[in-house]
Amino acid sequence: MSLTAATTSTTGTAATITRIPGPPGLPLVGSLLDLTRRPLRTYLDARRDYGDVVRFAAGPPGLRAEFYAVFSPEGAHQVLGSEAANFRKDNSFYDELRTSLGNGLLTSQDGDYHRQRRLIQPLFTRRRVDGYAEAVGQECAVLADRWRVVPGGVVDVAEEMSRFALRTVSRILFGADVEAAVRVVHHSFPVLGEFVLERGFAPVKVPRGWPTPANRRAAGAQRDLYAVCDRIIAERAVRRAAGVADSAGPDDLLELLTRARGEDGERLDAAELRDQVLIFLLAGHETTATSLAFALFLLAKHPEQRRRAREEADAVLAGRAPVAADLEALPYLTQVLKEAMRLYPAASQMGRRSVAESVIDGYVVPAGAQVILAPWVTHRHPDHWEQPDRFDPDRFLPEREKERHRYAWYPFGGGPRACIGQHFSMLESVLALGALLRDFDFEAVDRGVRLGQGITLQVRSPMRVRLTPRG
Ligand code: HEM
Repeated sequence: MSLTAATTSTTGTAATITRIPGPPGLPLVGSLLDLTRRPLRTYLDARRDYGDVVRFAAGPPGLRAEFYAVFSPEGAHQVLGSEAANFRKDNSFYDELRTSLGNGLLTSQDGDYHRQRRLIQPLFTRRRVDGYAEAVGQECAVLADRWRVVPGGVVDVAEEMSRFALRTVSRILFGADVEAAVRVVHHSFPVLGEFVLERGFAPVKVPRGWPTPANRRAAGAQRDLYAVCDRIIAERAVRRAAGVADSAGPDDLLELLTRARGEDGERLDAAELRDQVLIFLLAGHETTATSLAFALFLLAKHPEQRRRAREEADAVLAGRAPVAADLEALPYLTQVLKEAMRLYPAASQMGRRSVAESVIDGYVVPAGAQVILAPWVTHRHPDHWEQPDRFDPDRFLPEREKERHRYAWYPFGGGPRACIGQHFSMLESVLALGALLRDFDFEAVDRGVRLGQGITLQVRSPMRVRLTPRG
């Protein structure tokens, strides 16, 4: 249903709508506050009220920035997949992200991007990723040892999973122990995330060099993160100079990047190396942590699904550390994780800018448009999901998955810029979920959580569960 009269015209054979409907917003700022303070609620309401393509205007009259949100699976397919070349990472969010986190694999484009992807891809082949399972198992054991002695047995799963995922990815990609940096990383990424989101929607941006409180906070967070990355790189250089072998192997990410040569035969300089480390610290830990935390929390709240998950974990992982081959033997846990990612996709929104005019779901989206995709909304789209708010891992039974549009569920994005860490993340999360369910009983202490939006989905209130060691 559309609340705004749409203007219809005919180009070629298909009828297209040139005036895209959307909320009027407030007289002075349009939809700016809704988009920055409660984007997910705003998108959900917009789809319900205006349909699958919605136009938002943000900012004061005369200075309004326009955004086009696309909610249908077919629209997501077009933007990320079939017409990916027309939708570039030139939008205001990626521009801001690039300024905050540098030109790494997530943010780069064109020649830089292709060189980086060729260089880094070998670390993410199936075989290579399967080799990371041992480190995942060891990190699970470290976590379980810590949990067994937690006073009162209550832990915050969002914090715990964040630490676990950060330790795991740093160990695998950088051969580094980041325990000392956990606090810095957890504080700094959310600060930068909010800053990027605010500026991404802002119709007029205060120059970053001006000493406003927001600029100063963001600059401080960036400095702290740079220091973490520089330390990781420096420690490796010291170990290399001393001839000490690394636990992550001789060709982990840091090693590949250090040896890499550009087209001109030059090495990556210190800043380029740091950009990649920073991007992988962000992309490789926050997202996996969120998915895993929600999977555990949902199971803690749903006894029947927990029982099924635990039976599977007990049958497959009894008395031993998980290995990569276990992934196939844990189909129910995989379903649980997919359902957690449906309800709480860590990349709950992503953006692009169109190069040329295109027609999406019958709407004409102009050239140069800022396009927003929101898995948060598509994953709850009532045309594609029955009772979308219900936690039901059986939605991901293979026969039911086959019937669904490929982009009805796309937590890892899609097309040529789909997530490089997808298989690693699934392996890590499913094995960790299995090992933790085998070792502990979980019961939710908090009933709900408050969510926020930064670069990724943020948990802004305690997410506690009570643990009881088993066996
Ligand atoms: C549940 C876990 C994860 C989720 C939900 C997730 C989500 C995503 C999404 C949606 C994109 C595409 C962004 C866009 O198109 O604008 C992406 C790209 C990317 N992800 Fe992930 N990710 C996860 C785990 C990981 C891990 C574990 C790593 C690395 C170890 C990683 C590294 C990256 C990188 C480097 C890119 C850019 C790839 C490219 O453009 O070639 N991600 N991720």
